[in-house]
Amino acid sequence: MRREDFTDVGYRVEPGGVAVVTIDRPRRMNAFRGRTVDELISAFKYAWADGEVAAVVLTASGDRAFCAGGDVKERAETGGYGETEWGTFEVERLHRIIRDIPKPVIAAVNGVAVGGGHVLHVLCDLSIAAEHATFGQAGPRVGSFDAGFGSAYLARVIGEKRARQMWFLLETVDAATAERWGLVNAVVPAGELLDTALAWGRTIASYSPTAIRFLKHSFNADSDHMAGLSNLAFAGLDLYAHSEEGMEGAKAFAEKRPPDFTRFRRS
Ligand SMILES: CC(C)(COP(=O)(O)OP(=O)(O)OC[C@H]1O[C@@H](n2cnc3c(N)ncnc32)[C@H](O)[C@@H]1OP(=O)(O)O)[C@@H](O)C(=O)NCCC(=O)NCCSC(=O)c1cc(O)c2ccccc2c1O
Repeated sequence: MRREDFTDVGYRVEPGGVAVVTIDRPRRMNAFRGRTVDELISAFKYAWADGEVAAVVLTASGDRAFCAGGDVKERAETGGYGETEWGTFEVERLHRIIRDIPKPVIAAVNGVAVGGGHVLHVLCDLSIAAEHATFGQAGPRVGSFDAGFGSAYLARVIGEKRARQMWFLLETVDAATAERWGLVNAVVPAGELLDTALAWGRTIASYSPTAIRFLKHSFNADSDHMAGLSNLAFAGLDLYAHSEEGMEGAKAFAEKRPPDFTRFRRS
């Protein structure tokens, strides 16, 4: 998709070789629909192809949310995430391009990062949080799960116990705790977030791009088997999300009521 046609995502290149990709759906807490994912993938392709770009900052509009994951209202209304360029919802491809682009990606987390939005920052090479940012998973409440990078790589980053705590209790983690857990690299005042991310990007841009490229691939190599796990997980999610149990979670969110999963318990 051409960037002139973007509606959900902003893309610009700042002086010093840093591309800034901005999720721009603040009225939905920057939740993504299919089109948003298509545009994010295209934005990362622009950054990949541009020889002037040495690092990418991923952030979002406003100060409330980085990304609230999949657009649950869209899903509750239509059963899916809306129209896409190829008719497919390409979140897995987005995960892959954040990992595969041979330039470091820095998440500038400007608010809530939850569900699939939390997974996006986890996949970034570096994360900087605003002091008010919060972090969490939501899938088991709204009829979803990310049992690929969203669970396995999260456990790699913060450890098994904490990853299980995030997915099983769905508690919100504040920025100070996130830093203590190693979930983010730094916490800064909200007014300094973007400048800090740009400064980190420019620092990276001052180093050898070939060395940085090899290092990123090297860091990825040991966890790349999780891509296979991710294929399995998203195939399962596709079946589950459309099921009665999966849809109960999405409908409950849209109707502003607690979900009732009791009838789906099994031995
Ligand atoms: C994000 C919140 C914690 C914020 O809570 P807060 O109290 O600050 O604000 P509100 O709840 O009043 O929200 C303001 C406004 O935004 C709307 N909104 C919030 N999140 C979403 C969302 N995800 N989708 C659509 N709209 C959203 C909210 O309804 C309000 O609108 P009003 O009109 O009422 O003003 C809290 O809002 C929250 O917990 N949100 C839901 C988080 C969530 O469940 N996310 C989805 C998880 S599942 C997922 O991300 C996912 C990812 C994938 O990659 C998938 C891939 C393939 C299939 C499925 C996938 C999938 O489901």
